[in-house]
Amino acid sequence: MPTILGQNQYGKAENRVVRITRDGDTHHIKDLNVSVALSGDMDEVHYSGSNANVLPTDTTKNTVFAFAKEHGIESAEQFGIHLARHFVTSQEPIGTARIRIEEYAWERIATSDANSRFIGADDVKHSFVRKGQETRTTQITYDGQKWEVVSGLKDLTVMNSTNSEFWGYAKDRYTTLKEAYDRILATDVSARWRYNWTDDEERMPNWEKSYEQARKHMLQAFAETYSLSLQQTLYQMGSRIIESRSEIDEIRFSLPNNHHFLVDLEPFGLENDNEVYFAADRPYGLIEATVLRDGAEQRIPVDMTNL
Ligand SMILES: O=c1[nH]c(=O)c2[nH]c(=O)[nH]c2[nH]1
Repeated sequence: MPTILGQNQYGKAENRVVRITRDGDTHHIKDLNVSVALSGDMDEVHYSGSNANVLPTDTTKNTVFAFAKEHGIESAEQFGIHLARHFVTSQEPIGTARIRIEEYAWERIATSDANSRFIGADDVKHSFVRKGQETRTTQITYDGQKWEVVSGLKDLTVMNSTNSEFWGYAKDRYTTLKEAYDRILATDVSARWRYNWTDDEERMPNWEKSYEQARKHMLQAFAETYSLSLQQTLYQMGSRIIESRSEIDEIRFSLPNNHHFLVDLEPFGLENDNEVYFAADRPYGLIEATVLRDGAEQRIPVDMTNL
């Protein structure tokens, strides 16, 4: 034979596992991207197509999700060690397992004092914002007389691990979605808001403060809304900004619904009590709308939020 097989490995890459641990009302998130690569006595599958030594990549994926349930995720290292040991010790032909893990960090959203008096401080315990800075944006237009300032942000990733439902929707012969009474609600916020300041240079808004406050109100509304749909949450986020910031008259959102599907662990004899999720990246629902101060004109273009 003029050719021989060199180094080879196989496995399932980028298993997006989200593990929620409930400590009473306080939820903890572990959000990982786990890639499995196995190698060993795999000559035959390459040379002849015999799969006798091949543990399916599908099984390696299932193992990641099942281990998240059975053993929890204390740390990425502990989780990776556990997986690697499992593959090498349980499958004779597998000599080496390489587990790569990316971990995405989340911080808790602090809710507003005013609201936590009504709903109780407990409600802050399941709302998170992804660590790392969002991108702040602005667009200034000046025609020699009037100014138009539209500012905003993109890639502000947030998650509620409970207090989200979706049911009672229209159904047709293609509808298979199951009604959800306790789901994860997660999105990457893109928002643009228009300032009502047009000309008086003496009474210019404090742009830095306005940004900080708009961001804060948006996050708090996300955390404090008991959501029946992402559309409803969007409207609450927008109206909270309009109500608390007199310098802003219009805000437009583009919110992907970052779906988290409950993993079926029943084939492995495991119950999944809203603990282990598969974080899908596409396709995603895309919910977009403008929220206006009553009487204000709608001027932010429909597709501006994606720029
Ligand atoms: O909040 C939601 N809004 C929808 O319009 C929708 N559609 C869907 O399939 N899931 C969801 N979730």
